[in-house]
Amino acid sequence: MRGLDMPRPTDTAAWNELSKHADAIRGVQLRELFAKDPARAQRLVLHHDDLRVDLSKHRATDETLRLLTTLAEQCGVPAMRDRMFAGEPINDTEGRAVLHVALRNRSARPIVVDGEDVMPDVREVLDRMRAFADEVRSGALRGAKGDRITDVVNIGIGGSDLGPLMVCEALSPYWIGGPIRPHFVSNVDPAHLARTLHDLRPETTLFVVASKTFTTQETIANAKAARAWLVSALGEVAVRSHFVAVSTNHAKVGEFGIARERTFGFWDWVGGRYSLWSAIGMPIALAIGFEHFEALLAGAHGIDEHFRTAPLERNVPVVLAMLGVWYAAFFDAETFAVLPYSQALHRMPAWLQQGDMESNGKSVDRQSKRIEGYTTGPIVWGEPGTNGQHAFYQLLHQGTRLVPVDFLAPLEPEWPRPGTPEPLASMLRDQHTLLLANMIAQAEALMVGKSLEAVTRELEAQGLSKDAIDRLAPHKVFEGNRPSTTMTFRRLDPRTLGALLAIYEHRIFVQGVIWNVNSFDQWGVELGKQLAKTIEGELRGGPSQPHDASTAALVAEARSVIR
Ligand SMILES: O=P(O)(O)OC[C@H]1O[C@](O)(CO)[C@@H](O)[C@@H]1O
Repeated sequence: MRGLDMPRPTDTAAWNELSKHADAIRGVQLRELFAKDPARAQRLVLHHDDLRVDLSKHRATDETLRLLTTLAEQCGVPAMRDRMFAGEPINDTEGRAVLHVALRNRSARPIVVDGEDVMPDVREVLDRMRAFADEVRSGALRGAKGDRITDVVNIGIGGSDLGPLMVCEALSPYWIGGPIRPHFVSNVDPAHLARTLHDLRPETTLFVVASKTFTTQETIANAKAARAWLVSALGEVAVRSHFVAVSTNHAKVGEFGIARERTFGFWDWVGGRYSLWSAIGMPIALAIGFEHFEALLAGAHGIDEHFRTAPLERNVPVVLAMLGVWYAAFFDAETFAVLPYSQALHRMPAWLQQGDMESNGKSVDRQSKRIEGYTTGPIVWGEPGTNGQHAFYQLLHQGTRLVPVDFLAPLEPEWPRPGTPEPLASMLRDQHTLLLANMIAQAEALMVGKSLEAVTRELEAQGLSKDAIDRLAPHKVFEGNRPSTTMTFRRLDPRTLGALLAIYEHRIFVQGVIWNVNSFDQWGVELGKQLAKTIEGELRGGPSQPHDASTAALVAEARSVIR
């Protein structure tokens, strides 16, 4: 192996063995595995702090897990992981290190890029974030007219939106009733900004313009409109007290009119979709307070240490990643569903979609060759339970496709909070019990299913005729044998959330290594951006450009109504 030339997974001995093993196991029912070996319910469980990761409902035996671990070794996962932590430029198409782990490094260990420890700079930005967040939250730092800041609007998109938005939603008990309400505007659709501003007052609103590049069309358009809204109410002079920027591009921030002391930087070794741990997390720190933001970092750091040091077969992100590879490679699984039984985590699937699909949605490998013979990143999707049950679980249970799922749930309810009066408090507790019952039942139903015999017996007991039973029974059969991971934890606090998110980040990393792709570039987003610029010019009355007939017709139609 030289440089970043990792082996193609299909060239390894382990892949070959796994392929044979998959043929042998395909007909095996999970029910049978449990009947033969009830101890798998204890043995196939991983723990990290209070996080319990139940892998026993996977179509996997000890031998499967052993072979998957061997595949991880043969594909060079440990070597690549160590290169990432060592600050090597493993994002080789952009010549960059990949160091979101440095952002949450709570140890004294230096992390070196190009011969320089990056930790002093990381700590300096964190200190500035702490000071700023504390001042805004305490009311020491006020708006242009002397009002307290009560609302923070983050303007950003993709990684400059999804991470902080998802975390703020997940940790709402830490800001509801507090000094700062967070809001997020991402879409270039003017409705997003206009609706958000509708209920806000310029005097009490702080804008955080978050953009790594500070050139992203949507963000700059929204930031300019927000600026106009503020200036029309409070005058140009108010911009300096009501705008801050988070970016790596200080020159562009300056052009926009945000001062250096109101700019929080980060570095090109932080990928957008991995950036919530950087100053991109500013709205989180403002909303929940810096000490809770630090707890989030600490939770993620705990997983970084686990990922770095735990043996592969007990390594939570590694094992989860390898099970994903298993289903994609040998069970034709095209998608992967994340189903949090927690309304607080309702934006987690959206965050993970970017993290996973922008990272591993690639068809060219690290040797610049078209990938043949295996598939890469799955389509990631999900909704919180129990909403999903009433929408798409039909397909999970009875569809023709295999969809591996992750169930996630806090065992303790987020509500009631202290002070919630009775009987509401006990009713809310009761609802949480219902929520958990549903999650556990769904995992059981997916695995156990319901046989034709059981359905027939039920219908007979209801007095249906033989004809009616023959017609109806097949529709009511659940094949079962559908795999799931169940992750439970005590409560959704910042530390646990940090750990959970870091698990998913490293899961993406490991899968990228196995599939031999660079998980840290995103060239696939460029073409659409480029074409949109051309079409924007045409829609604004510029000369027509050559297009296919369908595109030309759409441009003409849009032009006819745009004023
Ligand atoms: O933070 P920026 O530079 O505005 O980019 C926003 C998002 O746009 C992307 O480049 C994709 O278009 C993402 O990778 C990134 O998170």
